[in-house]
Amino acid sequence: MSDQTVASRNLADPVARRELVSGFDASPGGSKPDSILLVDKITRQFGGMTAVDVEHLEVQRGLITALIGPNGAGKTTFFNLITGFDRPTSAGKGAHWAFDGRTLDKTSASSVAQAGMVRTFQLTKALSAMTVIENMMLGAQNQAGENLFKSMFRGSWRKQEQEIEAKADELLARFKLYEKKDDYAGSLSGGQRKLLEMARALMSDPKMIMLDEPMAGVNPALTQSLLGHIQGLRDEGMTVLFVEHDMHVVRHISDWVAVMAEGRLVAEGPADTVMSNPAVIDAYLGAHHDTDLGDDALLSDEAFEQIEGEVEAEREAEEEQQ
Ligand SMILES: Nc1ncnc2c1ncn2[C@@H]1O[C@H](COP(=O)(O)OP(=O)(O)OP(=O)(O)O)[C@@H](O)[C@H]1O
Repeated sequence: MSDQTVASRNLADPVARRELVSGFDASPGGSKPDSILLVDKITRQFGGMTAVDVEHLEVQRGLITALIGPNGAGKTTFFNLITGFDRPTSAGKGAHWAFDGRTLDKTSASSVAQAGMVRTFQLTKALSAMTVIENMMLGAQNQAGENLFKSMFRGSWRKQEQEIEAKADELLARFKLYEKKDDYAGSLSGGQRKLLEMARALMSDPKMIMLDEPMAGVNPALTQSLLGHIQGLRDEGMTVLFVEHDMHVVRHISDWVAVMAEGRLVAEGPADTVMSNPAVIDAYLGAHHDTDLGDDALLSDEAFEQIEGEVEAEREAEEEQQ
């Protein structure tokens, strides 16, 4: 499949997306027809412990890719490494990664953002003490960068600030936060915070948005709206890479899923295929037994029989006591 063919597909169409991913190489680290992110040989050790050891990973442009894995698998560390917030132990020893054709090996976090790869951040104490609009204006810093500095000298600072604020207003309206513009970010609900984190990241016009647990702490009423926003970004042509623990969410919105366990990439594929992959089930069950992989079909007949047996035994024990 040529890049041209990939580029001409309308990825807002689910049928076109399914057709596209059906042609992907589903082995861990498999190549993609139009990779926006390419990662090679990234390792990160903390003391003697290897937190990340990713040999190769490609992320397809224009799709929603989920990065999943049990607790401690290295997902957040991996996000930190590729966005320049941490440095690989393998830096200078084979580590290489590139975004949209631009090598990022020695790039600072702000340059990574300027290249178009932007991650969301949870609201820190300091950001919570700022208003919603102030948070948005901060999000624009990456975009303006040097230009903002230059414009201050050219005297066009005020005009640029007005443009940025107009953009912030537009995004706040889109995310239904406009009424909250002058409220402290700390006063927002869990779901509204997630919306603000996303809106702030969009201030810098990213090509790829990276979301770390976008659904954590979101009440059911806002879940649907958040999912809709994430899908909407993809439908407009943005690439989305997200880390999420809720497997129902992963199944619902991901076009492609990459799985990490013990620092390594262990599986890739469409959600349904990946979550029935024995290596993935083993990785989760090995880490914690109570994980809901989002599919009741994974419960085997034996498992059902065992549960039924336990319930029956409990009932009998209760009856005996009476
Ligand atoms: N700064 C650090 N110092 C020492 N060890 C660390 C540090 N950061 C992460 N680790 C360790 O690296 C491993 C990977 O952690 P990481 O947070 O990346 O995993 P994760 O997949 O994001 O987990 P979770 O899903 O629980 O957030 C863990 O064993 C963690 O304890």
